[in-house]
Amino acid sequence: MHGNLLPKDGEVYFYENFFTRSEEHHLFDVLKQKTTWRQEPVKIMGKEILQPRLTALYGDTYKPYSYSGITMKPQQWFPELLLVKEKVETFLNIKFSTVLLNYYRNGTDSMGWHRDNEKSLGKNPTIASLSFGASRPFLFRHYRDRKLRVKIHLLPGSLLVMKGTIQDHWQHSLPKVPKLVEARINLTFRAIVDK
Ligand SMILES: O=C(O)CCC(=O)C(=O)O
Ligand SMILES: [Fe+2]
Repeated sequence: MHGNLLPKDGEVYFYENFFTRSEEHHLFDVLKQKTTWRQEPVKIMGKEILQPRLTALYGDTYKPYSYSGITMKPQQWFPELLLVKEKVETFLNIKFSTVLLNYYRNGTDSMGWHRDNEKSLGKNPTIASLSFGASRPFLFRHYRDRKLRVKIHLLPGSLLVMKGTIQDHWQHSLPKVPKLVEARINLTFRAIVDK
C-alpha cells in the first residue's frame, strides 16, 4: 500500500484513509461552499473553450501562477483550507505555498493528459493530491513508452503523492466517467519556487 506504485522513472504513493469518512464528508461541504470556483477558458488549437471542470487557486502570495496556457491569481487561504494544508505538510514534512483546487461537477468533467512540469515548480517537485466526494479513476502513462500505464482509484479521503522524476517521465489524467452524477473535489498542493 505504501510502496512506490510506479515501476520506474518516478514515484507515486497512495494513502487511502488520510481523512476519516466524517472528516471527508465535512471537508467536501466546506470546500464546495467556501471556495470561489471559476470555469476558466483555455485556448486549444487557437480556439477558446472552457475547461471541463471548475478551478480555484489559493496561495501565500498574490503572485500569479501559470500552467498549461492559463494564468491564475491566487486567493488568500481560508481557515479550513489552511488546516488541510498543515495536516498534509506535517504528514509529509514539506512546506507548500499554493493549492490548485479542481471541482469535477460529474463524470463528464475531466482533466486531460499532462505533466506538472512548469518551471515555477522547480526540478522534481513533490505534489500532494487530496480527493473528496466521488471516486474517480486516475491514470499514469510513461511519456516515451506509452504502453506503460498505471491506474489508481482516487477514493474520497485519500492522499496521493507524486515525487522524484515523475513529472519528467510520466503524464497523468483524470478520464471521463460518463454515467457518474456525483461531484468530486481535488486539491493539489504545490511549492512554487521563487526565481
Ligand atoms: O483531479 C485530480 O486528481 C488531478 C488533478 C491534477 O492532475 C492537477 O491539478 O494537476
Ligand atoms: Fe496534474
